[in-house]
Amino acid sequence: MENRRSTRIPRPGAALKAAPLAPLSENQENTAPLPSTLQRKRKDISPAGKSGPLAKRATVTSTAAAPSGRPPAVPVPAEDNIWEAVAEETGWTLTDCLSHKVAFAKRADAKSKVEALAQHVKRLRAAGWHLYDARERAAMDGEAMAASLAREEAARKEDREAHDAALRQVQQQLGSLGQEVKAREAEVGERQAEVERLQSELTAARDSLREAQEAARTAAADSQRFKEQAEELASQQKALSEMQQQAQKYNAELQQYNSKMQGELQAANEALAKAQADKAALAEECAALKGRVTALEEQLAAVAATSSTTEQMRASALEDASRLRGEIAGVAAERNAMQAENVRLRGELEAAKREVERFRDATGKDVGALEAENAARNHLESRSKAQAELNTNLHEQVVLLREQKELSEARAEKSAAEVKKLTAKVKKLEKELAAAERKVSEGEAQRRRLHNQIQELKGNIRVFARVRPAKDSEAAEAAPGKPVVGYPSAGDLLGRGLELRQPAAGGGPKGGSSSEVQAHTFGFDRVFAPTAAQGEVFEEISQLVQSALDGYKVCIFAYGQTGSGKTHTMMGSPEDPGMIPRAMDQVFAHAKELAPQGWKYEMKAAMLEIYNEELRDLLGKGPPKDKKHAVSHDKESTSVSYLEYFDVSQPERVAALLERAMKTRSVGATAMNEQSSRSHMVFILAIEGSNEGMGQKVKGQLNLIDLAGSERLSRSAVTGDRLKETQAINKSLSALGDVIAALGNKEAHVPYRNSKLTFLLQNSLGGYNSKTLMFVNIAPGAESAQESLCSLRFAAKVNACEIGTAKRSVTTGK
Ligand SMILES: Nc1ncnc2c1ncn2[C@@H]1O[C@H](COP(=O)(O)OP(=O)(O)OP(=O)(O)O)[C@@H](O)[C@H]1O
Repeated sequence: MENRRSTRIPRPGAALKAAPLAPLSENQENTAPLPSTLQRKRKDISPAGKSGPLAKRATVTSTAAAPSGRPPAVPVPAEDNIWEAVAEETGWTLTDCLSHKVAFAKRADAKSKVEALAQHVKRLRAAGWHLYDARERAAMDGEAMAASLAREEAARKEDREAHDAALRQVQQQLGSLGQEVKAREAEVGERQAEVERLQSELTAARDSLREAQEAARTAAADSQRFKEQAEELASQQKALSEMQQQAQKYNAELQQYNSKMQGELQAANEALAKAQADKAALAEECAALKGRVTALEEQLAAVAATSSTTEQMRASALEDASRLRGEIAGVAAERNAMQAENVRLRGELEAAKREVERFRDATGKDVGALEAENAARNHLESRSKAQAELNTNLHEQVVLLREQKELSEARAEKSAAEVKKLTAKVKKLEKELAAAERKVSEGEAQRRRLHNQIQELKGNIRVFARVRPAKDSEAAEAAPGKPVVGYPSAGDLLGRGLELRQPAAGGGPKGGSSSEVQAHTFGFDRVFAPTAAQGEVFEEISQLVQSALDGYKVCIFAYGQTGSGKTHTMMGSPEDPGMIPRAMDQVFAHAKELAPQGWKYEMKAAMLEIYNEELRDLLGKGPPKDKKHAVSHDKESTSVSYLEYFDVSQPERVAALLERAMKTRSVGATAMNEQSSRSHMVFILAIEGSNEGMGQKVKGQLNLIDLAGSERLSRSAVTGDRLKETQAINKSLSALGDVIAALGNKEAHVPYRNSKLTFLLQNSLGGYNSKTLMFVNIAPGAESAQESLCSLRFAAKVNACEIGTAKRSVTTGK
């Protein structure tokens, strides 16, 4: 029977429809109702049933023949032999009657003794008849029951055959679905490899784009710097050119003035030289004439001194004298002429001097001034020379600057060409980047589609089993050499199968030496042995976690008896974090990966616990006095009044929040666990993503739940408040089972309101965009085998449920 139910029950879930989920408390397990038909039968054959058909028949038909094979007919008792009358009269039970000893009074006479004895004999006969009648009824009922059981067995056989046929068909379907899933997974793998390749290409392209942009930026900065230098040089050059022009103009003016002055000076010098030469010639002539006059006067004096000596000589001297006089007159005339000439020359000299004076007046300068002019001219010339030198220097500088400018322009041109080239390269890379990003987006969209197809094929509710390592105090063997938990590897149970071995009644390691065990095999979506690390477990749920970013409501909860490892699985420890911290890390990492594609995410987290059917905020202040948290739903979302949400856009905040929540959560010690969680803890991460480029908005939610441990009241032996606590836990877990069963059976009414837990998770469990995963945690000890069996049966039923096809919550358009 277990073997048949344990293999994965087909999605159409015919079996499930027939049987609502069994509640998990021992009470319910121990008081399993009989089939209604049997209950009815039991009522009919009640020995005390006064109105039973046989009783009636017995009073009416006094001589009914016994059916063949029965004891011979017995006389029908008289009316007063009827036991009911006796019982009514005496108030005795049959045993009272049979064990009654007749006692007589000391002085009783024989008659009264006989009457008393007769009375008792009558009562004994009535009892005898009653017993006979009961035996008859029991025989008939036994036959009827046997026939009914045979009918039921036949019907059950038919059911079983039909079910086996359906199972075979479903197994075939499962086989082909499995292949399809494998093919899809392979396709997803390829796509992911493609996406990874594209992403690495994208990264490389981005790197080279960054480098190119860096180079372009440097080149542009250089170019800008050169341009600025060139502009500065150009303005310097312009100023210098202007200065040079002014200097040249001034120089030309000076040169003009200089040459004019030189011309005038030369003319004056020439006139002066001529006048001085004339003056010198006149002075020489004058001196020569004076010498001749002196020589003649000396000759005259010599002649006059010698008069006595010869008249002839005197005559001749007179003749000579007259001739000399003539000559002197001639010389005097000549001298006069020369004097006149001299006067004239003097006049001319005076005129020349006057001319010079006039010239001086005209020029306003005398010779000294001319010399000063000359000196000034020389100074000007030297300045002009210096200016010319400066000009030359400036010219050289200008040439240098021109060269520099040309160099800068050439470099700027080169840089501009490089910038142009780089811009073209950047544009090309941007195009490639855009194409790569488009491809990545397409790849991402396809990944989402395929991922969700796979999820749909796998069903929106999935079950993973996880067995924790055995503790020293636990007996991990059901019988010598037979561990309590085994992992079948045959067929498709590899990695998915779990066999629970229970010691047979009276046997087992603590119950005696028997090696008899009872084995129950189950199949789930995945089974994790004690050696499985947290990371390995998370890998299996990571895709589901990712769905929350794609706009789904994802609900992951851990179910199992107290101490089976739920908190370890969901929360873990700082050294070995569980699913909640890992899910947060993945959500943040994936949000970061999607950022280059234009996705922006806002994330808010809240944590609450449900303790004794009351909600409590584990992070916030809680409601004001006299108020309580209340859960309400609209079409898509659930809200809890007074529940505080915290912004967790910074991943570092999450660890602190989780730590705070764990400190606030209600815990206590149970017989099975020192630190037992006495409440259901719900971690809610609300995610809102938007992509302006694509005009899309998504709204997802991640609910991660560490349920309180189920526990058998008899085993935990609790009383008082702890009993109330345990009853509340069991009641809400049972309500969770009912909700999942109703969803699986597609019932019109789903009893969400039966517990706070199911009411809170209404949208996440049965919403149109929800995906659910359940961990069933198992303790491997032989002492826990019975609870483990209950948990596994519950999980197998959950696994058989099919809850719609989830749709993600996306809005498009701006
Ligand atoms: N996979 C595992 N590897 C190592 N230790 C584990 C594992 N699972 C559980 N444990 C240890 O077992 C003990 C009980 O586990 P845990 O508290 O998680 O159980 P629980 O199901 O949450 O119990 P409760 O319902 O009472 O809160 C803890 O000490 C935990 O560290």
